[in-house]
Amino acid sequence: MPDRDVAGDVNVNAGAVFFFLIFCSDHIFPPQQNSVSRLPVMSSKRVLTASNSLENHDCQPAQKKMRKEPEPTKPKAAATIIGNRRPPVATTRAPAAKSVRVAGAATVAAGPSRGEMTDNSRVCVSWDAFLPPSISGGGGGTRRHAWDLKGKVSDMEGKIANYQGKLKSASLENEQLKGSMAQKQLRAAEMEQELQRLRAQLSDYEKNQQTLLAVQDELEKTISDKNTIQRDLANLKAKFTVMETLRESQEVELQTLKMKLSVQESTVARLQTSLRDSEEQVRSLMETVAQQKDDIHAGEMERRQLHNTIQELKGNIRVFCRVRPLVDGGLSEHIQLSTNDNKMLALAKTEESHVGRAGDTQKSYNFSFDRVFGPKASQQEVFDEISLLVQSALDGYNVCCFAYGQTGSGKTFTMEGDDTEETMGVIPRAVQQMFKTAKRLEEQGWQFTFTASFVEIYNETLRDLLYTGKANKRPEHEIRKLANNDVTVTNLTYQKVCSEDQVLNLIALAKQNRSTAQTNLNDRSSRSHSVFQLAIEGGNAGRDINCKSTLCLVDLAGSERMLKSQSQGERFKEMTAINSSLSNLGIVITALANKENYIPYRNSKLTYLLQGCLGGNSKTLMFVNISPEPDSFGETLNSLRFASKVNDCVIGTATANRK
Ligand SMILES: Nc1ncnc2c1ncn2[C@@H]1O[C@H](COP(=O)(O)OP(=O)(O)OP(=O)(O)O)[C@@H](O)[C@H]1O
Repeated sequence: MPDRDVAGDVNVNAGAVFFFLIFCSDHIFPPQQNSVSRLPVMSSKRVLTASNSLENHDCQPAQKKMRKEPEPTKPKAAATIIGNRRPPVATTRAPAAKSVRVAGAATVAAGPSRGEMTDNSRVCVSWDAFLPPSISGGGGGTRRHAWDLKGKVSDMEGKIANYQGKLKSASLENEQLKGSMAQKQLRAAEMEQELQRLRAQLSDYEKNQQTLLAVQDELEKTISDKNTIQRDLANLKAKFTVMETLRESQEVELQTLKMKLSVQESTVARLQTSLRDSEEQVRSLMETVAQQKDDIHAGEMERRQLHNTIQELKGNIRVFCRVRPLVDGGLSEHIQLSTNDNKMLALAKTEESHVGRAGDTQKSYNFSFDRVFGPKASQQEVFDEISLLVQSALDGYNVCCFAYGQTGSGKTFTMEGDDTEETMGVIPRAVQQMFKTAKRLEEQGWQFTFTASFVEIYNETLRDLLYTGKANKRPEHEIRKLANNDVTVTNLTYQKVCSEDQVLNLIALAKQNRSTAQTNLNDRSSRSHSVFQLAIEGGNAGRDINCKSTLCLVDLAGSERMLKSQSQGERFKEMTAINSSLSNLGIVITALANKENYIPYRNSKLTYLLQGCLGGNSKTLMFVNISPEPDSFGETLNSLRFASKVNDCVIGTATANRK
């Protein structure tokens, strides 16, 4: 059955194409590859049309038939692998014949060429190439008659053979592609590995780069440090050079010093020998000095004894009279000084007679004192006479020196004097001598301490002249007698002094305090007693001797009589107080002279305060100051009478306060 055979051949050819396509889709473009498009599959509708019997018939007879057919026509290109564009229609296709396109003709997208096919390649295959010209309508073969089935079969077989050959070459090509793909895959895997390796290497490089950057930083820092160190090194080198120069100069100096030292050493050795000799001499001299010190001390003791004897012979109460000069420097006629000695003074007065001028009588009052100083006697002259008494104070005897006389007679001038070296009075001169003598006695091992106080007695009231506090807070003072018979004043300033200047400052302060208290209407300084006291404590540790005494220098208030001054009120009260204290002073001195059991020291503040400096254990000196003016005759006479009475007193023998 030729129809059936032809159909069977067609079916066989159609089935071969089908298998080829399946094969291509599975092998050339395997699904696992990530292709953008899959190979086209034959439409099921077309397959059913062309090969209904293909599935049920063996294709073997057709193949046998094909082998018998001579010279098959040259097949068209089974497939065209194109790029993105659709390939042009094969020129072999007959344009006149209307081709029957197989439904579902496949188009395979491929890369630019077969050799460079990648996953993204697309392959387009036209079905026309696989169909016989009778079916596809293409081909330029001879057109057979409808009844020439055999010829048609023969054409078909030729075509099949052609297709088989193409299939084989396609398979071959497929195998090559597979191999190529495998190589590519291998290559891709290798490249992936290479990429991984390069990435790892890159990572290593990056790490290395980081490390190198750190190293670079470190290196820069090191270089900076190095530069700093180099600079330091350069500085140090410069310093070293300076030091080296210094060292060299010092070495030279050292050598010089060594030479000097050796010279000095030999000098020292010589001096040491000399020193030993000197020490020997010093030792013998010290023995001599010690011997001489003993001699001096013995001499000093003897001097004191003789001095005291002289003082005793002179009397423990002595009275000096001092006549103030007139304003023009001369002397009034009524005061006559002895030209033979300087101990006599006469006060002359002419008394008018009742019977006429011729009957006038000259009355003279003669006085004798331990010493009379005329108007021209200097301050130094006066002090020379009492300096021995000041020495007695340092020897341990209480010494009291006071000035008595009417107002303006020169008491303050005698005791304090003026500010110049020439005119300064007894107090500053006594202080000067005291410190000078104390310094000299220090060489003999004596040490002295001096304590000064300055008090004013006004209207029987005590006032501290060294007070420096507020005027409205001045304390009150009381005289107290201590258990050791020392007299002290409560709340009084007792100022330790160690130099003449300190004492002079205190005297200046006392003057200031006195002047602030007086007014124009009330010349208070004339109506008050001022008492300067210097407590002296001496000790000779080497000979274990201590002594204690007080130098008391008093400027008494004016002694003018009450009648003359015709004082009233406050002035009367002042005069009463002054006269009371002065008369009590006379009474005390008289009682001492008469060696009475009771000495009324407490009758006045003055005698109570001077208690320690008056009496048996003291040496007393009274200045009686007189004014030369004729109208002061009466007061002068009064003062001289009082002084004479004191001068007549002989008060026991003074003993030094020594332990
Ligand atoms: N010997 C003297 N030589 C020179 N001037 C003297 C002498 N004596 C006293 N004068 C002067 O006489 C004046 C009165 O002396 P001073 O003040 O010493 O007297 P006074 O007795 O202390 O008086 P008052 O009792 O008022 O204190 C002073 O100006 C003083 O300088």
